[in-house]
Amino acid sequence: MPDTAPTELEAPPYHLRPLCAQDAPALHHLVNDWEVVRMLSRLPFPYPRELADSWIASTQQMQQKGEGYHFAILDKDGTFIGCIGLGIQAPANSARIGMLGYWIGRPYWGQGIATRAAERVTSWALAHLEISSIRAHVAVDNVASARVLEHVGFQQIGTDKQVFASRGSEQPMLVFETTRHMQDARRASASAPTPSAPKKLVLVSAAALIDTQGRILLARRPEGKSMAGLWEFPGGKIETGETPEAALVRELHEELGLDMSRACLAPFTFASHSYPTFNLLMPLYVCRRWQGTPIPKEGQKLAWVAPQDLRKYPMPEADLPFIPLLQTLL
Ligand SMILES: Nc1nc2c([nH]c(=O)n2[C@H]2C[C@H](O)[C@@H](COP(=O)(O)OP(=O)(O)OP(=O)(O)O)O2)c(=O)[nH]1
Ligand SMILES: [Mg+2]
Repeated sequence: MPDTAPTELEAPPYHLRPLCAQDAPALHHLVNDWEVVRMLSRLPFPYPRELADSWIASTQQMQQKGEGYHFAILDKDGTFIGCIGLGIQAPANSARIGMLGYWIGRPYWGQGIATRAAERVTSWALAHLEISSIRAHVAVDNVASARVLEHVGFQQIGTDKQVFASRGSEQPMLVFETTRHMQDARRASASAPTPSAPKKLVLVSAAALIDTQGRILLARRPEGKSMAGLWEFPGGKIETGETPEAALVRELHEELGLDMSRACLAPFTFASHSYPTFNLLMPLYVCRRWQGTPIPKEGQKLAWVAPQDLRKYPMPEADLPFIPLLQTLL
């Protein structure tokens, strides 16, 4: 389900793209620097030139398998200035998480490049990789890197120890984490800094569209929206003066290009959930008849999901009680 196609990301004025074999000389030149390597747990010093080739090849394999996503950071002239990447950890019985790592060549320090790149990769990864959180381990003496993570909305959640190949000894580490809720709250406070305002009640109408095989349509919230990357029931906010049914007919047209009559919407249940920044009240309608084929009009990914597979799709917390009810219905 996660996207495995090679991705290029803009983080103006920087450009991130998958590492390629031609990056090896520039990568080696910048990383074979004690001040850089001493902060990276797995890299030896001196850093052999061949290791650059094998590392780049391994990042390409990780990407093909959906196990890791590593990018070259380039400036606006295409000059190689560092690396950033995420490895995916998928423990058997718990949620997938991304492990973030990055380094910037010493000539480019102090310009906010790591912050810009980490912000971009964090937003992209939460929206596309079906991970519940992103973590990063930072050596206790790597103050600059800890500051980058704090700027990007990470919080320290614990400590750890790791053997550093470069230093030949075990080093104390700080463990940082960010989640969708933390990123959404950070964005909300940047646009409207009123932390003590009472939570608003947000009214949303949503639909479980059911096809002839009894599968349900889910849409993955696109990057840029709150809760990006989670699978939801199509729908949206009820505007002033609208009925929930009219709002849903409008939203299903805007988001999926579908035409349907209000008469095809059967009230099924509702969600009432308190999120960190708002309270949600959301009627869920069931709908089996519409005109047209759903088209993702807002860059969202769509999936027709059998009821028994609903739990494989990470959903907003408010939606979780719907799953057993839909499984019983279908
Ligand atoms: N559509 C939908 N929204 C959900 C679900 N579960 C859930 O918590 N929500 C939350 C996410 C959002 O905070 C809110 C719906 O907002 P939305 O982003 O879909 O609203 P909208 O379509 O009107 O989009 P926008 O114009 O505000 O960007 O409800 C769900 O299953 N479907
Ligand atoms: Mg919507």
